[in-house]
Amino acid sequence: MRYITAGESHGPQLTTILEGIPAQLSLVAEDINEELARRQKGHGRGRRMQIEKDQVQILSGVRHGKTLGSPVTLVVKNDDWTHWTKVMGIEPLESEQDEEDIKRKITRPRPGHADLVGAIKYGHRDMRNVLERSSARETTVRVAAGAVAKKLLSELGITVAGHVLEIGGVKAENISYNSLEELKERSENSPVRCLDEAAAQKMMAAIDQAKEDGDSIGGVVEVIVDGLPAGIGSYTHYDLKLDAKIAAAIVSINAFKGVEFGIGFEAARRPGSQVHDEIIWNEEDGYSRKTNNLGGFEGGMTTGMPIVVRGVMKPIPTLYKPLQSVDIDTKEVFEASIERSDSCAVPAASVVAEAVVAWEIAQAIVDQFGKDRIDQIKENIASWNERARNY
Ligand SMILES: Cc1cc2nc3c(=O)[nH]c(=O)nc-3n(C[C@H](O)[C@H](O)[C@H](O)COP(=O)(O)O)c2cc1C
Ligand SMILES: C=C(O[C@@H]1CC(C(=O)O)=C[C@@H](OP(=O)(O)O)[C@H]1O)C(=O)O
Repeated sequence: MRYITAGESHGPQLTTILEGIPAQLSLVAEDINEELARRQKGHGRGRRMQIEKDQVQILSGVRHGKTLGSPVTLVVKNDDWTHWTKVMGIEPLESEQDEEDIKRKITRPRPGHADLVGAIKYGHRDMRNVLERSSARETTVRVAAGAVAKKLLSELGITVAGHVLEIGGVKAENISYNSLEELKERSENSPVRCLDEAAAQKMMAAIDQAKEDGDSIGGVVEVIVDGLPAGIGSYTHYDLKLDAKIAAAIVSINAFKGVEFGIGFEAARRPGSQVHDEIIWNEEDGYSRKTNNLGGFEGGMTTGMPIVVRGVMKPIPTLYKPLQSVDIDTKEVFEASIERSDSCAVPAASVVAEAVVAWEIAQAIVDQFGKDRIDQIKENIASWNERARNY
């Protein structure tokens, strides 16, 4: 399975083409729209999210609600496009009047965004040519792709769920849950996707304060995947290690700067006896572990325990509060470039994190258990699990 995305933030639409989705998977637009709506929510989002009502169009690869095995094309229109038809026009500008009509060039890079380095790299004098594609608007179609992966995984009894652990230094303390279904419901009902209601209130206050101060804040999200067979991925080559692929996918999300599995960086401070997960076996369940400190991975392969992966998101770069930068035309120092912006997008990013993790796992499963049909994958996993249980 692979996918490509295309589209600018204020262009007409975002597109993704998914190749290698097995045939016979039930798929309707609503499966994807639910995930798109989840990504749009969350305290701290800016005005753009009031303009957009993300809805997918499935344009190929599905017939009468089932995948065909052929490439699946998904499109999400940008409702904001109607305000940008001139600025984002495809045709060359014809006259100076046209140039007058479109907005001023962007020559003042925002520290922390892709503006300056992207302009130097691609030779753009108008940094709109960078920000249009570096914008996290692109995560819309990554969530659409992830929704298809999640649908595939749910057919195989695999659940993916995410939530927010920390925003602006406020940490969730009480995050115990009995099942992933409960986790999903509780995070869905929280305006910041946090299981600890008291912490959620403090997180919202921190977001409001950051907004009032013209500042922004980041945080930490967690994704859990349950129902996995042991042995997905491989230790035999660096680019077959599934934990490495998931780490890359998390850090590929705009503004994500770090990743950890299980107890993560805490492992540096504990002796091995308090890190490695002791192995147990019984007739009914086969092999299992007493703990899950390593977050579901050994040797780049799933252990059969839930995958627990966290990612850290830095604060949003666009600030109303002045930060020093340099105008690339005049080389004059200036302070602050004011654009409409989110003040915190950590809750939305947790939905993106679920999507990218779901994609990597679905891809690894298809690689290992069969690429053609969903029923074949199911059969192969059932016999694999049986063999692993008695191994
Ligand atoms: C869901 C989401 C929403 C975001 N919204 C904004 C925003 O409104 N303004 C902004 O400057 N950056 C926003 N970002 C972050 C930038 O896209 C990101 O910092 C930029 O692409 C530079 O990439 P890097 O931070 O990974 O180096 C958002 C990120 C995510 C995941
Ligand atoms: C559009 C989305 O996020 C955008 C991500 C983003 C950025 O710089 O990453 C900047 C903002 O765009 P705009 O300047 O149009 O307000 C966000 O709204 C979205 O998440 O769908």
